[in-house]
Amino acid sequence: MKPDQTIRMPVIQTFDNIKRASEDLEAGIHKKRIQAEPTLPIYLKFTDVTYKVVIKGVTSTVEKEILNGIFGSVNPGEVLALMGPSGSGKTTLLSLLGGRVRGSTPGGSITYNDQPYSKFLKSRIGFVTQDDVLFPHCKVRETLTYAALLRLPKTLTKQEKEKQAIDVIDELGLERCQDTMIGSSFVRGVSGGERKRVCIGNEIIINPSLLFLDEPTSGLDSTTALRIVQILQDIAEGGKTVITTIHQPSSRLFHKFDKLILLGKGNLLYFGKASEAMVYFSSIGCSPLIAMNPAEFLLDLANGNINDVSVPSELEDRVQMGNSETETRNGKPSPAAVHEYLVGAYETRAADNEKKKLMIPTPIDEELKSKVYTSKREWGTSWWKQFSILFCRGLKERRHDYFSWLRITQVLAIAVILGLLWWQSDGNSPPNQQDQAGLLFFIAVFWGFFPVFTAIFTFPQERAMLNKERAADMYRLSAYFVARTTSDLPLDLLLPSLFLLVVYFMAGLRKSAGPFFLTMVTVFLCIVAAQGLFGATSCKLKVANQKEEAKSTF
Ligand SMILES: Nc1ncnc2c1ncn2[C@@H]1O[C@H](COP(=O)(O)OP(=O)(O)OP(=O)(O)O)[C@@H](O)[C@H]1O
Repeated sequence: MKPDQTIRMPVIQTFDNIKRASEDLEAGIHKKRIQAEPTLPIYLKFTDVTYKVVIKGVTSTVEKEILNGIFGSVNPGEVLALMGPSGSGKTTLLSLLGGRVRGSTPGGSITYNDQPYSKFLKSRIGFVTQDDVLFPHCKVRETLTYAALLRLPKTLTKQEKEKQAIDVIDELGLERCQDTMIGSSFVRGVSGGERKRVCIGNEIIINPSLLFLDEPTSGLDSTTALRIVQILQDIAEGGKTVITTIHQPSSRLFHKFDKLILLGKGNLLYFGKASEAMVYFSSIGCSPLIAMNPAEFLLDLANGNINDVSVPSELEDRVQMGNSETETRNGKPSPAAVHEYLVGAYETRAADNEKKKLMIPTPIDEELKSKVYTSKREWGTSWWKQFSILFCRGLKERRHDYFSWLRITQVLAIAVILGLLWWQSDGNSPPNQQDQAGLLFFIAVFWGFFPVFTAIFTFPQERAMLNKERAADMYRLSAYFVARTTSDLPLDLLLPSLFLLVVYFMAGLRKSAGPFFLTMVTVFLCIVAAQGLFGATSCKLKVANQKEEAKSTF
């Protein structure tokens, strides 16, 4: 799709016309046509983006500048790569562009079809985070099916949504591992590359207009990385706008990007076509002296390392002037001097030209612009369906934790100890009745706190998932709260029942059946209350996050 092509009509999603073809000979795998169906085109532009955070110390408060005057644009059909050394601000910029920044308010302007960010965009944006946030015990197919059921529009039937999940599995080449668990550091599951593809699948399943990816190739071998970038290119070819951060791409990978932003310490060192980056740097006097991967060369420059790179005469002059701050021990310009030179060179030689291009209005009609600006949220499915899907998913995921041998042994061991301490206690005489009352009190207190502690420890694991899914408007918070609270109950009640059964027979509580059953009811109520408390806490934290998010989103 050409950037200057005028688009007249918004295209409606149909989700049934994905075409598969061509072979990816390069990566040696069968490649299909990814997400070829039409979508709402989104032109993303950003100018003078600045971002600062306030770091509160014990004695003082410091303001740290993370991004300074970043600009750029990316059109449907293009892949924009954000490159730079570690800590240069790639993730921050990506999060700002994807409307996912919390905390301080960013400066500058970010527009989508010339309109500011709106809630409507949440359902049109796919965001693949750096960390793979997935449920470890869910299988690949289950993970994608749940995403399809929750995120795809109401107009599709359940079967169509499930088919869409299977299509995505085919498209991403995940057929072989579709019945494998995702896994975690404790549970063996799919490989790192497969997990990354599941994360991408989770996002492309909605056929997003804008796809953001934070280091999708980190930790992968070059063939798998190439395959992932090839997938991104295919997605972009379907009319989507793709923005990805990337650490150290191979030269083959580098040439697959349409546009490039090179960052250094939060400043812009280059924005433009990736294929023209080397020409630009040679025009400012920086060229590799030996054959080098362009990405490696650019990262070296952004780090201020100019070994095996020609030194621009302007920089050399500064060194010869004998300024110790700009010179290293071997007589070469210091990294700080190189950085300063690169920032200045881009500002004076290229920035104005690029900024002028950004001022040109996006060539799309008003209908498309206004569509982006609607503040109406679009839920994929009704409240009840959200609840039932989340209920089933919760039940499936957490049964592994609940029925771990460690937990069963823990509960049974405590039951046996109690049974031995109160072994066949006779509840006929008043002192013994007091004894049994003590036991019943202990049981109620134990089961009042046990689920609370469980909830406290499981919450941090779920929080990342809740944040990720709510950021994409996958479901309502109330549906999550009710499903989370109720899906734990059947599991929560099984272990206490086992526990109580053991204590009942060992401690000879048959004679005090009345108080015993009263205790059971109390135990179950305690568990319900603990679950409710957990849900309320999670919702409170989530709402607090959302308030922060609302403050910082512009
Ligand atoms: N909320 C924050 N508070 C303090 N410092 C922050 C905050 N957010 C980002 N930073 C700092 O801003 C800088 C840029 O961070 P960012 O994560 O964007 O870098 P990056 O280029 O994505 O790095 P990497 O490639 O290692 O992921 C880092 O020095 C980071 O420590």
